[in-house]
Amino acid sequence: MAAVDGGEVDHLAGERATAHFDVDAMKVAWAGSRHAVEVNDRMARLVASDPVFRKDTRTMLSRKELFKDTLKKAAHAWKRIVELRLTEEEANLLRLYVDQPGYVDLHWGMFVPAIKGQGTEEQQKKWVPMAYKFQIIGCYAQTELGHGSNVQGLETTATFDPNTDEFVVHSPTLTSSKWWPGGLGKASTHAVVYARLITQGKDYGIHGFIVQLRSLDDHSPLPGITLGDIGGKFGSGAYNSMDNGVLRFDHVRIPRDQMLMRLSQVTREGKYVHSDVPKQLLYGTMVYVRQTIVADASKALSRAVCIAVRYSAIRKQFGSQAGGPETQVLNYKTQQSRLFPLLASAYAYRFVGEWLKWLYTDVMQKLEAKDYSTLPEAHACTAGLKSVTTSATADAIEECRKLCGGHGYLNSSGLPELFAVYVPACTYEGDNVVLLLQVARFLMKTVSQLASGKQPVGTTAYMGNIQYLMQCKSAVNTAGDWLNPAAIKEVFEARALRMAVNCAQNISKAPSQEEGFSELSPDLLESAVAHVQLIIVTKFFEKLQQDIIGHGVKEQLQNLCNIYALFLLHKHLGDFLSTGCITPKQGALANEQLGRLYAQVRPNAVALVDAFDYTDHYLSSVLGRYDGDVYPALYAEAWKDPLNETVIPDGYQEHLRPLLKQQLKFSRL
Ligand SMILES: CC/C=C\C/C=C\C/C=C\C/C=C\CC/C=C/C(=O)SCCNC(=O)CCNC(=O)[C@H](O)C(C)(C)COP(=O)(O)OP(=O)(O)OC[C@H]1O[C@@H](n2cnc3c(N)ncnc32)[C@H](O)[C@@H]1OP(=O)(O)O
Ligand SMILES: Cc1cc2nc3c(=O)[nH]c(=O)nc-3n(C[C@H](O)[C@H](O)[C@H](O)COP(=O)(O)OP(=O)(O)OC[C@H]3O[C@@H](n4cnc5c(N)ncnc54)[C@H](O)[C@@H]3O)c2cc1C
Repeated sequence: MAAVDGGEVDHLAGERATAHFDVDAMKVAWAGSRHAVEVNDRMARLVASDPVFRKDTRTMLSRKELFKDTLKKAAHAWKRIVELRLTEEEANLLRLYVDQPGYVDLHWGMFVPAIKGQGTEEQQKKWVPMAYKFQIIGCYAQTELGHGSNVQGLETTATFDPNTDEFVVHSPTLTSSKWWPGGLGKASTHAVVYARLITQGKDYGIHGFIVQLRSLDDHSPLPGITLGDIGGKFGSGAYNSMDNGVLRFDHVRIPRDQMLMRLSQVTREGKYVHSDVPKQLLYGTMVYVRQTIVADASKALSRAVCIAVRYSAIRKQFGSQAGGPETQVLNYKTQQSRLFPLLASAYAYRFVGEWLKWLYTDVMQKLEAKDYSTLPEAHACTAGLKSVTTSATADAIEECRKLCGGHGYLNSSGLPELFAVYVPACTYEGDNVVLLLQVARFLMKTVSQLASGKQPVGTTAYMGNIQYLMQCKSAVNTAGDWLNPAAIKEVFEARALRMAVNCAQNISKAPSQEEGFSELSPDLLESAVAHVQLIIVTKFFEKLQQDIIGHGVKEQLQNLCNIYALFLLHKHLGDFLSTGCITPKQGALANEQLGRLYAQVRPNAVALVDAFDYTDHYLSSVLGRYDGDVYPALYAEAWKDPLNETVIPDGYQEHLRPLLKQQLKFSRL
């Protein structure tokens, strides 16, 4: 059943009738299983039907009201989770559909995973049950005023005092103030704090510590701790529901056993002991969250695309001949060429997110068995995919706003808030440029190892085919040839490899590896993007090899996959041409094929966004309503604005009336 929260007439029924595929089966392909469709649907409706979770006036609330509303929603969500005895899967979905960033995201998303990943079994036994029962609320306090990207540059210290068996946590400078952690400002009672571990006079670098921040009796900050919110952020509503915070320590003492000791330990005597594991495992929580951010990208993008597609089918402009109907803006080829690649990207990110989740689980199992060989690839894949999908999604949400014309600029379209809430994903959990440079570093290492005969594996396996890929020429002759997955894969592999090899060759000409890397960094970014795009295209093709059930579903996904790949080829034509992977003629044929694919998507567009199965509550957009009844909703929404509470505005007497009644003493006329 479609996701309508109300409404009698389906203005999009005609659009829905033209679909060439089974929408319910597509919902299963999108969600991953019939069970996933059912549980998503149930949790989304539970939230949509509960008045506490209303959010239609959220952008009009003051910061204080918004924060209090967030606390209320979080507490109510928890109450429902307990009352209904929801499973962890159901609870996570319920929170997702509540759709208001808040301290709970960091509590469940980073604090608990950090303890699980970096705490000993004993520490997990002590802290995780308290966190699971919300007897404590936690956040992830890593970033400081002076350093975010450069984790090794953090300044907070945790100095071991063997006399008392404690660490003394201290903020030695203003720039060492913790700055940004979500949930820290007002809600958290505890934090996982990252600080330089100093023992026996030696600095052992960054380690994690559990620190209590606030009293569990009255919530006041504990002695030696200064806490607050860092202030308002971009946009109305949006991420302002989150209390991103500042934290300073003045020689705060914590017991030794609150150092997270799974990877390394400090003994009672103060001896530092590092287990036989890569020290990068300290960054494990970030790898975990980056992986979830890729899945979130498809969620945010599909949401924006759903709004833009539905509204484009309703909105009409021009084309009226002698009183005849005007043209739906979705019929304009320009609208299609801007919108359908975003629709295809939403599906592409959904499937690559699914794959990344699998990769992450696989790597975790290997780590448990002390096999660390796949760690570098896991880091490169999570960093690269986080970077590429979030940057493209942020741009796409803004493009969807423009695709909705003037009405897209209204808060009631849902798009400004979605953009404002989403765009920091390009920065948090690792600035996207910094992360792409990590991918580039991994690629340069892989290329340098090719010479020694080491066979690359996993997502870099294609590089092993270097002899062929460095000189192959695409055999595409007609536009239709671009529908062959092998033809697409070959040019994406050749482009990625040639760009990486070019960078490696140019770096080798520099006085040092470091200087070369720095000088070439803009090219290295593009090389990393080419590699990541190849991963996304490949994973989409692999998805198509799986058993996909339902009338017409596979055909639609094939079209979307081809659109995604050929759109990238068109957008990055310069890369493909300059590396000699294709000729200008082949580039033009790809574009010709793209146009044909858009025509095939057109009758299916509304049904393809219906398959996301979003409720009107979750979409939170008068333009994206399931029933397409846009104009009455837009009109009604305007009257909810506080400015319309009175006919004569506040300020009229002081500032408008005197102006209008002034006696002109001079005139230019
Ligand atoms: C209306 C809308 C409603 C709802 C929305 C709801 C909610 C919103 C949802 C979610 C919000 C979620 C999250 C927001 C919270 C954000 C939290 C944060 O931001 S936490 C802070 C994150 N900080 C970072 O990411 C910092 C980035 N920096 C780094 O990771 C490192 O400093 C960096 C990797 C850049 C460099 O590290 P460094 O130690 O200096 O290493 P170096 O470059 O020298 O590399 C050494 C060696 O290590 C390898 N390596 C690096 N990192 C990793 C890793 N993670 N895993 C494995 N290996 C790693 C690196 O490749 C290198 O290897 P080689 O020596 O080359 O082999
Ligand atoms: C909404 C939001 C929520 C957050 N939540 C948390 C949280 O819960 N916990 C937490 O600990 N942190 C959190 N953060 C902090 C976040 O992780 C950092 O802001 C992020 O890692 C970027 O670091 P930075 O701010 O130091 O940026 P900077 O590194 O100062 O970036 C500034 C510019 O410098 C460039 N740059 C930096 N280094 C390099 C380089 N080596 N090469 C080339 N260019 C470079 C960047 O690309 C960027 O353009 C949050 C941030 C935001 C915005």
